[in-house]
Amino acid sequence: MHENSLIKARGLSRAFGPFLAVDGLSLDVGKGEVLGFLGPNGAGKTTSMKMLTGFLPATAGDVEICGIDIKKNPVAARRHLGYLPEGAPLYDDMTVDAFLHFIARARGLAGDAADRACQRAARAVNLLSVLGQPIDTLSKGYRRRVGLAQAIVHDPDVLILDEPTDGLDPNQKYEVRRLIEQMAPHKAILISTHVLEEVEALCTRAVIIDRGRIVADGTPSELKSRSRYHHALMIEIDEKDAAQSRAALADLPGLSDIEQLDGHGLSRLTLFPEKGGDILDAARQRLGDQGIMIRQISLEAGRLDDVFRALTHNDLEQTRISTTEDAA
Ligand SMILES: Nc1ncnc2c1ncn2[C@@H]1O[C@H](COP(=O)(O)OP(=O)(O)OP(=O)(O)O)[C@@H](O)[C@H]1O
Repeated sequence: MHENSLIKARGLSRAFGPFLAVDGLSLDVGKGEVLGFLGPNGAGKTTSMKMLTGFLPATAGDVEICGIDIKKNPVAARRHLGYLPEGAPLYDDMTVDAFLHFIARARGLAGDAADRACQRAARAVNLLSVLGQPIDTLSKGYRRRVGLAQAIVHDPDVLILDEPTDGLDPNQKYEVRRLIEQMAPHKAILISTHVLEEVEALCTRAVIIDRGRIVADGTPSELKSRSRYHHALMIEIDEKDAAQSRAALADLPGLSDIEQLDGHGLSRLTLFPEKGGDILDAARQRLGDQGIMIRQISLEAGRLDDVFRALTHNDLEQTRISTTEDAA
């Protein structure tokens, strides 16, 4: 994969004064890959993306876009690159069409080629109906789409999108995800997001970053298999049967723990097997013997949010740690 990587970063770091916001980040993204960049607020995602696109100089490390060093040859590298920055700065008093033409010109396109490129980009993100409208009269969702259109106007090989669906309504989110899916086979795409369902739906790989460092890198299924819910057995029964069910399952061979969640007259029991254990048939048999009606039964693939929480720190946690330290 490394020979074909269109985005290549090695040992990328960025300090702000004494604070190390990104600490030795290395990654490769190949053609056809959509890499999800995940991490809590302040983990270093935006800072990393700014360094990958050459908008922020790295304190240390190297970036190559399509094999071109972004530090040594920024103009040539950026020709292959489309970037949607966080809260995309746009020229508010321009119309959408004028803005896209302005970007096209900056990308070296002129005449018919520029017209065609602007039309294609505007069509791809459903902007054709507002082409003549000044950008400052557009809703947040439309402005985000203008940001996306400017990123793809020159049909780049590499797309780096900072929270592309942020601020969009569910329909617009769906449209943007579809657009990314359509472009994916021909490009290397890196997106940052806080929406974990988006990662499962869209990304071929995900990297979790915490405090400037990569703490996980794998396909969504690989990451989910690191969750404690991987291979857990979920059984849904009527709430009135919960106590009897738990008693029947309590000494099931191979069972290490049970969680219970009640609501709307139903109880959801999650049974955690001992490592590598298979308790599905035995659990079903025990409940059957007791005449308990099973509403639903399934094996879990694992939960991305659970892995995310286990691997990252959050502000609340930091507050708690410092309070404990203060008290000590
Ligand atoms: N110009 C700057 N000067 C000082 N500190 C900065 C600067 N830019 C970013 N930081 C700090 O670097 C850290 C990483 O910020 P960054 O914006 O990359 O995080 P992020 O993962 O994108 O967060 P979010 O999910 O909130 O967008 C934060 O602690 C932030 O305050």
